[in-house]
Amino acid sequence: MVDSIKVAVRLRAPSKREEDLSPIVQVVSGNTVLAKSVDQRGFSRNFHFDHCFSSSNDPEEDQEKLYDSLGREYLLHALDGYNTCIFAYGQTGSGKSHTMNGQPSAPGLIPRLCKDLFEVRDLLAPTKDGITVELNVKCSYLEIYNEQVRDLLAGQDANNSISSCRVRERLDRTTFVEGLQEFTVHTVDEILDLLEQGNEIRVTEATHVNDRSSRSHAIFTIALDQKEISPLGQVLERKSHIKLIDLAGSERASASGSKGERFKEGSKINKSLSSLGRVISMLAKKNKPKLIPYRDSALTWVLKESLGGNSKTCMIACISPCDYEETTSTLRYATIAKSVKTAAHVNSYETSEQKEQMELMKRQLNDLQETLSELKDQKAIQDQMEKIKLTNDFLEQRIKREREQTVEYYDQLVQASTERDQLTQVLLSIAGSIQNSDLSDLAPVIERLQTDSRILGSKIDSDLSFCNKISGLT
Ligand SMILES: Nc1ncnc2c1ncn2[C@@H]1O[C@H](COP(=O)(O)OP(=O)(O)OP(=O)(O)O)[C@@H](O)[C@H]1O
Repeated sequence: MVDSIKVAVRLRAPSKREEDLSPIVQVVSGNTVLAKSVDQRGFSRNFHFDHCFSSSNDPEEDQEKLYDSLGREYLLHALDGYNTCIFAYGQTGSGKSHTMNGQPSAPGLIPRLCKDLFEVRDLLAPTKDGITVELNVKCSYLEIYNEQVRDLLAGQDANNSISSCRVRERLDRTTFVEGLQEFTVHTVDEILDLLEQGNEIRVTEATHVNDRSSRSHAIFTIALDQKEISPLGQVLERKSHIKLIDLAGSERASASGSKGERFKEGSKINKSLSSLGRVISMLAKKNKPKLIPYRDSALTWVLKESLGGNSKTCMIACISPCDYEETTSTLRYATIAKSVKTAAHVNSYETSEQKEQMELMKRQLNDLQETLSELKDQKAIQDQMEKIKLTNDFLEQRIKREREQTVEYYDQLVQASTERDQLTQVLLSIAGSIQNSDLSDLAPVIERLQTDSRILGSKIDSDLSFCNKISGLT
């Protein structure tokens, strides 16, 4: 998804030092800032952004408004699986640390986001479809001081020095900080303790402009690892991170009164911010050059992905009300940043666990199909057996019936045979009497009767022997 860097401007109220100065900039609507010219010609210019925030008398309410309008949106993007980045940019003393960290009485965007994150985590009960969501949170905290990347959570050695790390490039051209420690956190208190621990170590000094000026760029990263587990055990994994960055402020040595070590720090800060400006200008071009000078500073090298790659990024340009040069420079810079495009995408992965689950399910499906076809075969055999049994029953009934009929027929035949024998005797005696008398006219009739009786007799005999054979009564 092609995204533009979202740009918000935050104007702080005049400080005590600025009480006698007249403001040259004002927020005229939710997305417009008016910068008044300070020269004789009196030209004013409107700058338009995604959000513009002014300051009220209630810092806590202002902080909440800023978080609700911006911070939560980027937390939700991260929970959706997008890498996100919010960085506060602006001149020294313009309110970057106030915006990102704030104070206990008016917490800034980072502590609010951490609190919100754990509140959301606690709400991740299984959904109605039985999907369980596991959210693991890790965090790391680094600063870039004098072009050195230092782990703010690694602790200090005996000489109070902080371990430094190298920025490396992966094969896919993204960069990472080698050796940076990541801590798994389970509660909002744990993550806020680590934030506090890092803030205490981070280099800050008093300057003419700011009593507690950050002398380093600080990057607090929250890594989210979410697993959605379906009731069947399928796992969908989403990995994302939220980079929350409080940049050191650009400064004019004359205004900040920097000398010695402070001057050296200031020039390193300005150098890395110039390099950030150059990268942003190049990325904002319609025909952006193939070679973007990310390697020019540790800051741009660490932020390579957040500025021009896979990230939804937001810049909060902090401005002071009375410094025309610095404020208009920040507004111009912010205007250029609006044109920078990034290519954020959801970082979801088919985990190997899920692949294994899929394989297992495929195997189970095959087994089930085989069992089903076996059952089908058994059913066919059963059906066949049933048919055979029915046929058998039918045949048995028929045989029984035929046997009964045969016995009945046999009895009739036996009786007929007896009657035949008796009749034959009668006929023979009649025939004898007739031969002795002269009833020769009856001779053919008698002969025919004798023949019929023989034919009938032999039929009865053959039927009897057939009956005996089939009924087994012999
Ligand atoms: N919006 C604001 N409302 C109230 N106070 C603010 C606001 N912005 C900044 N301040 C106050 O102004 C002072 C300077 O702010 P902050 O330290 O945040 O500036 P900074 O941009 O981080 O400066 P540096 O770059 O020097 O670190 C602090 O005392 C801070 O509390």
